[in-house]
Amino acid sequence: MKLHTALSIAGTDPSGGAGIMADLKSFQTRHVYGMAIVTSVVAQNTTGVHHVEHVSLESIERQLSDVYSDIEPQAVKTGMIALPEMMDVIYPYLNQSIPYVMDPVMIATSGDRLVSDEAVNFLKTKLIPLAAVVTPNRSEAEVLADMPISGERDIAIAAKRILSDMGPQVVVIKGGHIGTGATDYAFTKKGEARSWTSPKYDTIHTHGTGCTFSAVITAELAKGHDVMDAIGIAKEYISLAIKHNPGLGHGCGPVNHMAMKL
Ligand SMILES: Nc1ncnc2c1ncn2[C@@H]1O[C@H](COP(=O)(O)OP(=O)(O)O)[C@@H](O)[C@H]1O
Ligand SMILES: Cc1ncc(COP(=O)(O)OP(=O)(O)O)c(N)n1
Repeated sequence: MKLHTALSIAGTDPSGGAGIMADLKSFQTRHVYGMAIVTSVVAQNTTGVHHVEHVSLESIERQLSDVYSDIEPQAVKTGMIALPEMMDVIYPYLNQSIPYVMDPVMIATSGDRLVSDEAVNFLKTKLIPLAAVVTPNRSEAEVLADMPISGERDIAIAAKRILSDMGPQVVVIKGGHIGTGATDYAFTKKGEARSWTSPKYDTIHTHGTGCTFSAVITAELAKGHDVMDAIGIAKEYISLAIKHNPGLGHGCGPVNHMAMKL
């Protein structure tokens, strides 16, 4: 049986809700063969981030080389890349022939900062320009576009700034923290705009929603889906995953990666 392949380059979450663990679960439940390169080992759970240890640059390079020399991914996503030196190592492996989904992870829902200021500059100037899709949430879009965002008008202005200043093919501004609904907005370099709305669930169990959403987009791109179709599938997946969350942990719990049938 032939399987499509996808790679996540990100940090860990031993409690299984976010980071690489969420990415691999999302790839698996979309029937895509998942691979993973660890950038930082993060001690975190549903109550927050408690310790971070970065993997050495040599180890990141060796992991990348072992994957790319053996099983080439059909799509790749990056999540937490804490330091610009790590980005330097990863950058040569990203190229526009393999669809690249950049989740510009900066701060966890718990409020804990996950990447340095210098890394944010690197991702703006080097990584985002290579991306097929970049998926900021509200606060990430505010940092990237350098403006406050409070409604649909701001979202469109911020997205256009990100497209013109940083040059990704598509930007999706996720609406989990904007307004009273759960609407995500995509804008393309070619000038198309589209949005997806789901019910907004009244729950604190949204740990790892951003990782999961971008991982599903990556899985669908690995299968050869068009970007807009991939975003639509990711939206349905995350909506069901939140709705059927398992209520685990003592804080903001994880979503249910098995909620959507293939
Ligand atoms: N309470 C909610 N109900 C339904 N969908 C949600 C809810 N919170 C977030 N989402 C969806 O989850 C995805 C991740 O969004 P968001 O929470 O904004 O990102 P992040 O996890 O990066 O902060 C988006 O598709 C968003 O619309
Ligand atoms: C290792 C790691 N990467 C990313 C995040 C942030 O995940 P996200 O999907 O944005 O969900 P929240 O944690 O913000 O709920 C993370 N926590 N850990």
